[in-house]
Amino acid sequence: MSTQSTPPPDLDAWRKLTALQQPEWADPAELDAVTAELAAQPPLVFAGECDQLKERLGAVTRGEAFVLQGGDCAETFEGSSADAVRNKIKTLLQMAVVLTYAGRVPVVKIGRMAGQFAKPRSKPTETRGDVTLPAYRGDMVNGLEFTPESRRNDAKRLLRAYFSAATTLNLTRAFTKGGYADLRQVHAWNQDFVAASPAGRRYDLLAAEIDRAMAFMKACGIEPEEFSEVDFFSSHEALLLDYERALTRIDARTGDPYDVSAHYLWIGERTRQIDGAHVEFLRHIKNPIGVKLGPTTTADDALALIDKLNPEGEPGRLSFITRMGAGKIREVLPELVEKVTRSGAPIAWICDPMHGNTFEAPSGHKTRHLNDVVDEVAGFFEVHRALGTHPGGVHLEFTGDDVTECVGGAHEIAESDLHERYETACDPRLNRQQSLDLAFMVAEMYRG
Ligand SMILES: O=C[C@H](O)[C@H](O)COP(=O)(O)O
Ligand SMILES: C=C(OP(=O)(O)O)C(=O)O
Ligand SMILES: [Mn+2]
Repeated sequence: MSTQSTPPPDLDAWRKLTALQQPEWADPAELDAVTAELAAQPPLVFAGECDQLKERLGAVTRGEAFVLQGGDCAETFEGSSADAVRNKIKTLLQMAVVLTYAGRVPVVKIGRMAGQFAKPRSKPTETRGDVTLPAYRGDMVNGLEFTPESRRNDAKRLLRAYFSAATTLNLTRAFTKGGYADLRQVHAWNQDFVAASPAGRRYDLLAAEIDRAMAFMKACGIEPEEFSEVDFFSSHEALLLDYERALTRIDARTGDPYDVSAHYLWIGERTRQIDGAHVEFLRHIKNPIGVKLGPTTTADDALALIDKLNPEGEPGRLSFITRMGAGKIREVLPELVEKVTRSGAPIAWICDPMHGNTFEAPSGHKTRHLNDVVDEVAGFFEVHRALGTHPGGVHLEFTGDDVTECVGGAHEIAESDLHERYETACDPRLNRQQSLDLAFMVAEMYRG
């Protein structure tokens, strides 16, 4: 009998292909030293956890669960404080409770957190007055401050990103496993918020119902473990391939490569070229992955991505995160979903209602209107309902803080209010009130 072994995947084949959106490092030799150091660091996540997430996403492809994925557009080192991380987790947990209880669906919770430090940009430079400097590409590359020193693309930042991701992950593990995420705390998460906001008050009523349901179950002798902690997964855009490659390890159990920088990685709209380096690299890792699909995506593009990224049709391996814009989703999405569904490929369809709806306010702030965000999600549900397919989740840019970056919502943030607390390092995020409002609306759409 002949023993045929498949050759190991070439994890460096991407180096021969075009990789868009990679920074030009000020000191390329430093990049080699830094990636060697990264390659010797412990994993941030474990292969078994990635498999667990893949299983949950498999349930999403079968219509049995819903993804809530979100966090900052661009995490910053400075913004990774315990308070900021806790506020984000708290907001995500509250949104998940709303979706689970009001939407009656198990929610897969994925943070855009603990590694979301690299940004693709529309332009390589930024000009203010008569000064032009390299564009900010995320804290993993350079600093937001508009000075030549800060905008220098510094490879040492890759190491700092790794350690910052480690501390954020440590906090998320503590918050989600150490009692804070216990469902019996549903009220406590809301205490600082309830008086200040309509969404907070609405949430409090729902929390009271949950309390009653749990008291009833307890009286019946049912107190499942699932009430006391939650599974929370990390994700970011796999943009800087030198970083992702350095954090890829061979899993001792299976001999397969996993990118241990996060549980879930996605390829951005700007780097999803079928013959490009990003698709080539991500096709070899075993993590669950996603691809952002913008309004110019054809059904053939989507099918080609499936062929490359999930040729064996493994459920949960591949999600498509569509970001069409509220004005286009009803026109563009149906053909994609229809043809992909006809191919038989298991796909988790996730709606990013943020990136197709950005505009510039007269003050120069990049913003989004909550109504457009809601409208794109509504269009996403309409399309899937009409085709009999499963609207599998949402992908959001939000923060747990009370910022003024997106307009609209119960507090009617106006374009003229944007300057008050505009703190994002890149794209405008929903604040806590807007996020919770949106969660209630999504829950209604899900049940509707
Ligand atoms: O987050 C997504 C992109 O990185 C971001 O929208 C790019 O923004 P820009 O168009 O200002 O470069
Ligand atoms: C860069 C992003 O989005 P997209 O690739 O969809 O433009 C992002 O998610 O921040
Ligand atoms: Mn963004």
